Amino acid sequence: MPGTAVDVAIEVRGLGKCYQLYDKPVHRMWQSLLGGNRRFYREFWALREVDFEVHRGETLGIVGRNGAGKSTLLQLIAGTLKPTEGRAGIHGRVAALLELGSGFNPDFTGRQNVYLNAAILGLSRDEIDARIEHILAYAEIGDFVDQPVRSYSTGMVMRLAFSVVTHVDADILIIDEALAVGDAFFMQKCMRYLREFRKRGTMLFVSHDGSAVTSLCDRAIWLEHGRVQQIGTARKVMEAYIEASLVERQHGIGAQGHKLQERPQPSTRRQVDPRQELIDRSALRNDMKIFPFQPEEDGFGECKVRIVHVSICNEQGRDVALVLAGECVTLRIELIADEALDNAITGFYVKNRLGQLMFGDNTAISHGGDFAVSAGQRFCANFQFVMPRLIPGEYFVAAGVSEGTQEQHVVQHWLHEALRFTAEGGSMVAGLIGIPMLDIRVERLTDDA
Ligand SMILES: Nc1ncnc2c1ncn2[C@@H]1O[C@H](COP(=O)(O)OP(=O)(O)OP(=O)(O)O)[C@@H](O)[C@H]1O
Repeated sequence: MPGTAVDVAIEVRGLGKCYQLYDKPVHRMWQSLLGGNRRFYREFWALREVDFEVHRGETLGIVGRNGAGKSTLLQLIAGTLKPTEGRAGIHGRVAALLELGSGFNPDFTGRQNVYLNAAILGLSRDEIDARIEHILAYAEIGDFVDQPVRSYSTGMVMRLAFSVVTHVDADILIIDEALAVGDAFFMQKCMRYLREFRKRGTMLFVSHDGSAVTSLCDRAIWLEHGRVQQIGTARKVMEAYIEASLVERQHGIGAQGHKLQERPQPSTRRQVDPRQELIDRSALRNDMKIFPFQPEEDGFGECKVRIVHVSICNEQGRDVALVLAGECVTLRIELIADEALDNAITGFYVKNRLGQLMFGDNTAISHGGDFAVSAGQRFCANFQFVMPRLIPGEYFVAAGVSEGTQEQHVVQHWLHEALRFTAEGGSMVAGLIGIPMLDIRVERLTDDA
């Protein structure tokens, strides 16, 4: 029964945070000396009259533009900030990833900080002893574990903080997505963890990114100037939020300058969108920079067959480093069989920086469950498609090979991040991918009035 103490993980009632703003430093001194009934400051409510609850097992997203009060809300709930009015109650073991490195002492080493933070988050000394090596390994900071944290890059601090959060058996996670900057590979790892966590725990997730909220969250809150503008299902709230943002942005499209790169060989391009020429000569051109195949992990699977190379090729079959949206390309996955297989199915999908799947395919249908390979054989799978338009940002291609059928198979080799590419420019304002149009026309159905 929602609303009972048992089912409620986070309860926020009439929550507000007010800051006193002084126009000049001296006003602060006057306030403390002469204060009394006189005010030398202006009040600024960063958050006011916020009411909601999060049920156990629910993931709630918080969206809103810069300065809307999202971080303030998280800090009040996590208890790192004191409210001016109202209260925020938490029922469960909470772990928060807020301001970068906020829980770290810069003079302590990574290892010492793990002990400090894990203890604050409720682990006993014995529990930390048992987990410390896992925590440090998960953070992937190598020999830096015994260096003071002040010598870490922001990416390393973030890795260590995230690693602690994932190892403290929290049942409520509070995550500020804006912190997940830096290493895109680690970001993928974080998102995989968060997707797993939401199956068993409660999560509060702040994001600027609407698609992240729709894909990760059950419900969402939209904050505007410190107040709740809307609360409801993630889809409904995001629709309203995006609509409002679009109205605001409609005059800005194409206004910003965009540095054009040299286009690839014209012959490698098959035009499908009638606007392509126009788009390519404008700020709306959407370039994808493809990085070489250098997976950071060995991947997983039985490994009777292994992926040895993944690339994006032009129509001449050559690996390319730059692709334009609308161009016809081939994603090529090369493999080697260490043992014979009755049927190998090779596939891929493209995912964004949050790990959301954009599109993908496999060879199951095209090869009718009949692609046997012998030991020692090399083979490749080619997927030819028209590159869609993509929102600027970082993308990954996951590649995999399985033995069996579409329904029942054993993964032989899977690389979560086989290939990395970035998208720049473009005209996308909403949605995850833009499909190049084959034809666009408007027609008058009646004569002039
Ligand atoms: N210590 C402070 N003193 C005065 N104003 C503050 C203080 N901390 C935050 N604010 C103000 O409170 C408002 C809400 O800030 P908050 O950081 O919560 O917004 P946000 O939605 O998280 O923004 P962003 O998306 O940019 O991180 C902002 O206008 C900010 O300038």
